Amino acid sequence: MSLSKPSAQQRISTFDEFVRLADYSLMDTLNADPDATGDGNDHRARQVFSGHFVPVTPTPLPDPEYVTHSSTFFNELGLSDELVNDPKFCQVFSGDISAAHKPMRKIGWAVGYALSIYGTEYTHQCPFGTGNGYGDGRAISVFEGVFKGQRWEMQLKGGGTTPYCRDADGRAVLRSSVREFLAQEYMHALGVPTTRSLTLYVSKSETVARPWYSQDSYSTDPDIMVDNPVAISTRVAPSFLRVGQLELFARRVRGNTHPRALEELRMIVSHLIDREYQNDINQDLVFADQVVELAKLFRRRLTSLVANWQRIGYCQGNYNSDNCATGGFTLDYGPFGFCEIFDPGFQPWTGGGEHFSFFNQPTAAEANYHMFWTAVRPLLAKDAEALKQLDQIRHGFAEAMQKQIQKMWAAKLGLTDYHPKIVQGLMQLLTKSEVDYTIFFRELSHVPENISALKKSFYRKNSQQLDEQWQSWLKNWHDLVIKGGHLAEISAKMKQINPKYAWREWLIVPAYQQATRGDYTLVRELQEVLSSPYDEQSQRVEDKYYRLKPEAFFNVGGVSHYSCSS
Ligand SMILES: Nc1ncnc2c1ncn2[C@@H]1O[C@H](COP(=O)(O)OP(=O)(O)OP(=O)(O)O)[C@@H](O)[C@H]1O
Ligand SMILES: [Mg+2]
Repeated sequence: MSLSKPSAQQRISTFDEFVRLADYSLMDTLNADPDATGDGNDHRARQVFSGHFVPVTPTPLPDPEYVTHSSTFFNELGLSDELVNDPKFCQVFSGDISAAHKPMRKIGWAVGYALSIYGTEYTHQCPFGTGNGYGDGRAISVFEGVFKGQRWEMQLKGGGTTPYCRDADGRAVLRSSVREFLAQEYMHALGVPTTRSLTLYVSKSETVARPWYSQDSYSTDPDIMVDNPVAISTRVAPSFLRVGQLELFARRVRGNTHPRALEELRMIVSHLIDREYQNDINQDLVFADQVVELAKLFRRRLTSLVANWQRIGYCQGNYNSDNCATGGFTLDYGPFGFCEIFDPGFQPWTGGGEHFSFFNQPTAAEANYHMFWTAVRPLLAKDAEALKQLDQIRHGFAEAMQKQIQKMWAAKLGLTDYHPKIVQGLMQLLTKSEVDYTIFFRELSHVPENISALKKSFYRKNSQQLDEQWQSWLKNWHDLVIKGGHLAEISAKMKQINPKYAWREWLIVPAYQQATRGDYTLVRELQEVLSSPYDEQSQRVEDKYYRLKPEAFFNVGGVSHYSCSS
């Protein structure tokens, strides 16, 4: 019997059809850790000295239960929703890949990476103090394949321990998995590049304890240990290559730790170009020139990404180099949050500090870009001209970032050009008043002439003086907008840039709490609402979701801030 690949029109509805799309570029072109057991049963924390990946199998969830999948993303991949009814599909994506069959493999992989925080290299996070134990501790890729001409990697998060687990349990709890699952698809719906969500399963019998907050606690740090069911969410991306990963190989070159170090660095960078920049970089160019192109394109993607984050109120929270995807998309929804009351210093993660706060993300991104630049430099050591170009690209980061931010502000305000006075004036007023970031810009998208139209976005009544300042700013802005063309068109455009529906943590909390009790209604409702954030949606949805944060949730642990994200 010949196993032909399903045609473009056909939707894949069985696991047997699904596996036929398997195509393993990473495992087939990069180096496996020579010390790995090879059978995938390599689950204990240990040092990894060389190679690009460790073959490892996930640890299945006991008594798995289906929570949800992303219908939107299934559709993009050409998968039918029926696929989730196939027991073998459920088995694999809840962590038991023994059901895999050719051409899919019964083995997955985890990768090592290095860590830099805000441009400073760290090794002490690794239990061995060497950096050789740091990498995917609970993320295991299990599939790589080509769907409708596009290559995707599928990775289980919370799929059990790997050699990089640093003696932790390799698990993710349902709470963080629901958040990551919903956030990825919300980000995509907002038009912001991101890892995607495929499926979410929970165990009906295994729980792990994590530090968390008691009900209505105002504590900064968690004040109790809470048992939460373990879950596996599968996230999907063209690759999961991180800046920290390039750094790991570059550090090995610098330390001359083994004879293949420079070659392994070259291989991983070449693999990155292939996985993330194939359509943009001509791979017939000499390698040094490809690296220069890569630096240019990554800078463009990264600066645009961070401008988008500011546009929609997102704070990554922990923008280390190991959470910075070299494909230029959002990765690792752990300590993230979305700003409700506008605050440039917004940072929901208590461990994150000011340097990773909302408006400091351009600088944090530059620090990550700096580490990327440092990591690829050794590859150009013999090509002075290419090196010079690479250095110029690095030095142009701040200017490129600023341009993207200005472009974003102009678009957010419905203007054709950036007007520094308008934006600065607005920033001052937003900071002086207490304004809901999403509601404000959505109401502004109606292009009102009077400040009263914006009142529903204010948390407090303004003084008369402040109202007058607002009115004067609004008039100046309005005068500029009308110069730009047809108001109805400008308003429609602004509504495609300023979402109506925000991620409001106090509306997410009940969903994961309910899910913990086995009821997934709210999770699915949120999936629905957050999949069309720019649409008006029904009155019922508007009444429930287009609202200021209630007073009762201010400063509450687990809602307004959190210190544990796993
Ligand atoms: N429960 C756990 N067991 C094993 N390793 C863990 C666990 N929690 C976190 N880690 C590892 O600790 C490191 C830092 O954690 P962080 O919260 O940034 O990552 P994460 O959310 O697990 O991963 P990712 O960046 O893959 O989304 C990561 O390398 C991660 O794999
Ligand atoms: Mg991480």
